[in-house]
Amino acid sequence: MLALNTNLQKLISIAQKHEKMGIGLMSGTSLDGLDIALCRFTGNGLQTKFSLVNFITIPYADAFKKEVQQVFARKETSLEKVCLLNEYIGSFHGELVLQALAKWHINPGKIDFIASHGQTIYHAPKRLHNQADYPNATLQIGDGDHLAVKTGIFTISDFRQKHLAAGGEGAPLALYGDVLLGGKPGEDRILLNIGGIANLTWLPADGDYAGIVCTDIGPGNTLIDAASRKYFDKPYDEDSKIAFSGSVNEALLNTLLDHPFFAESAPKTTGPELFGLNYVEDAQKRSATLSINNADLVCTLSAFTAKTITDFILQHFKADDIKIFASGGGAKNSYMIDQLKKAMPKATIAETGELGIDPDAKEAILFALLGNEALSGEPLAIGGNPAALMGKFSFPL
Ligand SMILES: Nc1ncnc2c1ncn2[C@@H]1O[C@H](COP(=O)(O)OP(=O)(O)OP(=O)(O)O)[C@@H](O)[C@H]1O
Ligand SMILES: CC(=O)N[C@H]1[C@@H]2OC[C@@H](O2)[C@@H](O)[C@@H]1O[C@H](C)C(=O)O
Repeated sequence: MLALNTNLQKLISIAQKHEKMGIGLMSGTSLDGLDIALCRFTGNGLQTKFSLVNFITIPYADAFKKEVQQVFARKETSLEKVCLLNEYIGSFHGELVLQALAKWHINPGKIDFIASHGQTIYHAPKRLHNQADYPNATLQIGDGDHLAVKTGIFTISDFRQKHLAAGGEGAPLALYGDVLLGGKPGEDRILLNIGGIANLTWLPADGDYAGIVCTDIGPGNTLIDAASRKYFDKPYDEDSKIAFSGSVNEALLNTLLDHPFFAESAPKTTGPELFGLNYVEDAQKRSATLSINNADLVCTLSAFTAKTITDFILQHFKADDIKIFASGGGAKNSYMIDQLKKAMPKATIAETGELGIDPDAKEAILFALLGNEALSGEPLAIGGNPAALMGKFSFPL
């Protein structure tokens, strides 16, 4: 019998280590920057113990954002640009990992693996593309081989494809980490992430995996960010200053809420492909509100986003004394959090920090955890979600 080659030998020795140092990378739909979470793991599955050793978000320069925006969530774009960005982002993310490690005075040789989400550029579940002969689809770019070669660190990437292949929509993958890190027997909990798109995981008190729900809800910050960019030349509505300066236009709000996605049963996924400025302009036309002022528009979009979240929670779970743990940049949007508190006065709304999960780092931690599972876990069956180990392996050489 031939011996295993060096890559496979090394991979097996990493998989068998009791304690692993893994870096999770998340570049979300908000395109604000690369989240880098260095985690220490012991065990796997329900025995997983993790600690966050270091975390940084390295903001993207405007020039880079503009490049990605040329292809992001666009039905038609330059295929050449997609091809170039796939390589560029892999290599660029590798450089950012090296920068973070240098800042933390950590030798790359001490890291066992990188788990990289990549950059979503198009998300097309069947419910969106509506083409009977095509399956659910999603595309993340930033090739893992570039990360592995640039950093010398074994890399796991492209997690969403296995989820699709096993029957899912490719998202939300938060489910697996939320269940392993966020559940508490005897307590109904919602882990709510308000990123570009808002999603949640419902963890019932009885701990029954069949009752767990993890789904996208609708827009998170994406519409507020887009309107802030277009009408105020600001990347987002910092501390909700614009929303607080405007008022809600009820006609527009009701028209925005009038979309079949909100009535579809969970789990379901969406993205800026549907919830973009075109969606808003169309609703403005339908409600004859094209001439409302810009602050009222941002305020109405913030109210819309908050209402889709509260409507979903109130319709699906008993929200009386429920505990909600929020994460993502939208948890800092005080206008939206105020709306959530008003609509669900008996619920407790805290941040995932109370669970020992830094709310800004949460998604990057979840990908590090998926990497840990890919190495030493077993597929986890939760409700009707695909039981699959996700991620593709890339070796430095
Ligand atoms: N102080 C603040 N006030 C209001 N909004 C904020 C604040 N800080 C961050 N945000 C919002 O959070 C966004 C970034 O959120 P986050 O990093 O969670 O998104 P993401 O990871 O790209 O999203 P996704 O989970 O959809 O992939 C910003 O674009 C902004 O809308
Ligand atoms: C296709 C894609 O990138 N989806 C993201 C996006 O951002 C939030 C929401 O939409 C979620 O479904 C998902 O990310 C998180 C990390 C997830 O998979 O759980």
